[in-house]
Amino acid sequence: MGWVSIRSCKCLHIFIFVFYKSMRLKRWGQSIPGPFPLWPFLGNLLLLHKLPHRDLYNLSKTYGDIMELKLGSIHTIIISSARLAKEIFMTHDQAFSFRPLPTTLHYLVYGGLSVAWTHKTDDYWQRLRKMKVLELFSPKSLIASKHVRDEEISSLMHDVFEDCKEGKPTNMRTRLFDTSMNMMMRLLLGKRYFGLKLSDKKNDEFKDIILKQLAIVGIFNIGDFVPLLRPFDLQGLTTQSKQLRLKIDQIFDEMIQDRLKQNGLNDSKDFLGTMLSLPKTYGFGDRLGDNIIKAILNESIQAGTDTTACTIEWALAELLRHPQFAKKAREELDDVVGLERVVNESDIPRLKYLQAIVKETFRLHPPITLLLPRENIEGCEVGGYHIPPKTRLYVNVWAIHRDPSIYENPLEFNPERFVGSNVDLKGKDFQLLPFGSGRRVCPGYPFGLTNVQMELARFLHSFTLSLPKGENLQDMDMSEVFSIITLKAISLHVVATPRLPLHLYVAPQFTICGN
Ligand code: HEM
Repeated sequence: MGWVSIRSCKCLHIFIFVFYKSMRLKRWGQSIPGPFPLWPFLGNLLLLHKLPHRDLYNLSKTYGDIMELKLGSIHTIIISSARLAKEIFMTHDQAFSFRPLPTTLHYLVYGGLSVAWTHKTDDYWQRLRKMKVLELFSPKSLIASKHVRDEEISSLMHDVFEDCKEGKPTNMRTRLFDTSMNMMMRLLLGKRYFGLKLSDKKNDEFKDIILKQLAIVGIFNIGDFVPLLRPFDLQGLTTQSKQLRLKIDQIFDEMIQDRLKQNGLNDSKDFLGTMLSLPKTYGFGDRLGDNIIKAILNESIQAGTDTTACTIEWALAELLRHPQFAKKAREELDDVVGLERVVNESDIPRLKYLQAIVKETFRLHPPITLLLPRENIEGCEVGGYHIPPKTRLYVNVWAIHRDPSIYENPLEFNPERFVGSNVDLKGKDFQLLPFGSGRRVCPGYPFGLTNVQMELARFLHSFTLSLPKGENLQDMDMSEVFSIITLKAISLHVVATPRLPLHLYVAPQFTICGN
């Protein structure tokens, strides 16, 4: 009896193997290496756990730098080498320009009306992206918004100084997050909302909604991969995002109406004012639709805040563990800036060591480990394999950044590797892609990078940093949590000691209301 069951079991396996092979061959031409999609409906989904970028990195060691996975019903390829990333972004960028929209985001970005989540790189996407780039991130716009960055970073330094005066460690996560949020809010809506001394009901409600949506946007929704399960909303994500959308709608509608009632829209210096007053310039007729405005506002909040804050938190954590690099960065700062003034954005080009630290942080801790998902509109050939249309693509930059054939001792934090190197972060050096590459490369790159460099420079120049009493560097937790942004699992707390004259820590006079 036992033998019969073993024999029938073997037959079943052979049958499944032949069936599967023939399916793959039929679908893929020459089949792409990848693990066997064992489970009906789920395929390879169970191979991915809490940190999918690490699971995929480990799988790539067995299956190679291009591998096929069946994630639920979705045929997916994972790219894990700079060589194939280059092929994708240089040769097949147009083919892979489609952006699949997760269900949660469907509600939060109005069915994909924003730059990041518009499916196609069509005329609509181009005009929207152009408006965003020119009005927020062009060199001219960056100069115009410099005072916002300067004031917010000075406010951050002041708050850390106050923590130090009160003898308490600073919770870096909260401080950095509030700073990023306030910068973004001022650019978009001309107002500060986070970390304010005085509480205000409307502000608090807005903040609460933003925090709630940031908490759910990156959660992997099983219904997106297994359509059979979608109606059950097992994780409650669809329900939550629908509820949040209603609240967001209400708040943004009120903001838009208030702004329309005001005279002199053209004088509004924020992005909401621009979107309401300049639609013709970007080919949107007399009035940009409210849903488009709301989608753009919400996307910018999602994309432009945690990304920056989490990178600075990782950088500070690494520098605490490697004080020799922090020391070198301070020596450079003292040399270039001196001790009688604070760092200015114009100092950055001369702060080469600081730039190397930032690159090394982006290498080891890219905030968006798998980039944003893409799909190919048309069939193409990658790495010698035929890829049929509608194949999902993830580029595992976390894995590429750890490739030992490119980086010596890739798991070590060592900024020296970038000293004197020409590799930059613009998406043309395929071994370092924290902002992505190709036509869907991050448009917020100049703003995000400047903020990371400036906040880090100001921290290192203004303070020496140590861990709170009772904590030691050996035990410092460097684990991650995966979401749309991969954050440090345990937020960093530090004790900061000032190293500049005291008048350089005074609170700034904000040039807007809400402080
Ligand atoms: C440290 C800061 C940042 C990092 C590391 C980062 C990273 C990324 C990455 C990896 C992508 C996907 C690129 C691809 O698919 O190839 C992306 C796209 C995008 N990012 Fe950023 N980002 C940052 C800051 C910002 C800021 C400040 C904004 C603006 C408010 C922004 C807005 C966007 C948008 C709109 C897209 C979608 C572009 C498109 O699909 O056309 N990002 N970002």
